[in-house]
Amino acid sequence: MRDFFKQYVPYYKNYINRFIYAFIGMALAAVGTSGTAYAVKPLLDDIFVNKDLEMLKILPIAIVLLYFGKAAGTYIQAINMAFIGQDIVRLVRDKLLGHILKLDVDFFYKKNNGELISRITNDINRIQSAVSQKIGEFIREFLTVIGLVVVVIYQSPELAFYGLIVMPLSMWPLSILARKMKKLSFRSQESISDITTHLSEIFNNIEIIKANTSEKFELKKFSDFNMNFFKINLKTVKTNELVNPLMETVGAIAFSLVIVIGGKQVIDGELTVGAFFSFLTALFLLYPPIKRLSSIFNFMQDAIAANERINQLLDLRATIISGQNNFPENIQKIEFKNVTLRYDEKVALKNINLEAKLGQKVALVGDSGGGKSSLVNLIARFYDVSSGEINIDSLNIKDLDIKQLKENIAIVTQRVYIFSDSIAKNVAYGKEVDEQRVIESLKQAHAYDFVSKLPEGINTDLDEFGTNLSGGQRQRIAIARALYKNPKILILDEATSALDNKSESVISDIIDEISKDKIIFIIAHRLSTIKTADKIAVFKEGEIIAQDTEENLLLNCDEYKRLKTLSN
Ligand SMILES: Nc1ncnc2c1ncn2[C@@H]1O[C@H](COP(=O)(O)OP(=O)(O)OP(=O)(O)O)[C@@H](O)[C@H]1O
Repeated sequence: MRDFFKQYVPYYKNYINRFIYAFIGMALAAVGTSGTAYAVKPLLDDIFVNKDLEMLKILPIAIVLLYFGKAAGTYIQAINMAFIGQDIVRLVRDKLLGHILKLDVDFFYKKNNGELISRITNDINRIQSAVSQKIGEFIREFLTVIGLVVVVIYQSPELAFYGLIVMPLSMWPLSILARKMKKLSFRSQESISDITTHLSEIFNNIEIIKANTSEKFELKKFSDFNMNFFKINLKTVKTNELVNPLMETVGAIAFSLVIVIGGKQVIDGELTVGAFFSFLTALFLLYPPIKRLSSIFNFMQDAIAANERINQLLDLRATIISGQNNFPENIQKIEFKNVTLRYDEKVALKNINLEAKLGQKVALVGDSGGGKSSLVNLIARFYDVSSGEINIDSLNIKDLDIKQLKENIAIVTQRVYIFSDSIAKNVAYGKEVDEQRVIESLKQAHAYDFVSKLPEGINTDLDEFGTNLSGGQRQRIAIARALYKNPKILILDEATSALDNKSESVISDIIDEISKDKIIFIIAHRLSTIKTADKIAVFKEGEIIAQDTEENLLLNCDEYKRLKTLSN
């Protein structure tokens, strides 16, 4: 628990004023509660026993004031602590996403979206009340306990000894329960993340589910996760609910001891009835705050478990680090030298040597799984080479500023990424919208014809999956986005696969046109797309087995001839 608060102390420093208000509120609430217990003594001794009329006037007013103080204090504490908690959670959420976004692409391939969403939403929500309400409540209850203990000791130190001695004894079973709660919390959080993961899988794959009528199958899988979550939650309730009976039993033992000893003292005239009842009231009032303290303790276990899961993410570091050198202004070539790439154990690229010069179009062809996408992913530093090097002019890409590198590369893949925003913002993605340039890029991508017919033209909103567009239209938007960026290096990874022959050939012409001041890599299965490539590299099982013009390959490379026959 100490580590938990240590982590959040730096945040607390920004809220000193709010803490002061909250603390005043807590103190007011604690004084209110203890004062009420103390008031039992004048009620019994002065009003009932001594028949003091003056006290009869003062005491009701004092009690109203005490209760008002308690109510106002609780309110002040609650709103100030809630502010602190909500604000810290907002900052942690920003920090977590900021951190996650910096991690390697590989991390996102391996992690499931649902799990990440669960961390950023569910897990962070779980720490919210711990860093706000719960510490507020903890301090308030703690102060209340101290106030009441003072009253108890003041009224009768001897009785207090018997009344309070039992308390530490109850701590041992409570700490066992707390440990169990922490384990259960961890399991519960993993279980909710399974649920989110599965839900995201269902909604992302809804078409395939519908096409296979596998709704029942998916529901069954979901129900299993859901049942598991239910069982864990039930165990949590069972553990948590043990706290009350345990505390009540301990309380009853303390109560009996007090009756035996206190009763004797009253009978012997050593203690007034008022003092005894005031003592007893304070002892009774002690019970709820102690109970709340222990349930806060259990609640904290949940928050700590969530925090550990968040920290696991915050501890991850990106392995792809930016270099210091500026991206060359007039780039002349990219060179792969003896490049090998391994994904864990799997060798995806072996000993690749390839050069692409400014103004060239280099096509990568070969069977599926040959390593074509892996090669272009290396240029964008989605991955780093396992051995060998990639140089842009004479600079190793690892030494280049990664932001500048990415600003100079545009990638269009078969999978099109559309953001829920207007067409213009999708095309100018991440940059200022220059309407003229957007229209120009859309025209080049052969997309302006259909966009201009939409009711709001380039300002038409697209949804996240671009469902209001056809597959080919989406792909054209993606091509327009790459052209808008006007990159030095353009990568087209099956970028025209969803287009009809006519559009594809128009776009191929445009690519030919813009290729003068760029280096272009084209991956295509339809070999008609790459007829005009300056160089075609033929991939087989992670190696480049030939690289030449189409004309020469058709003469000398059997593998290319085979691919060409397949593609016709
Ligand atoms: N992120 C990854 N993690 C692990 N293995 C991968 C990863 N990406 C690709 N691979 C593996 O590396 C090999 C090369 O894959 P790659 O996607 O580069 O081939 P490709 O030639 O582009 O195939 P396709 O034409 O089907 O797109 C394949 O065996 C693939 O399973």
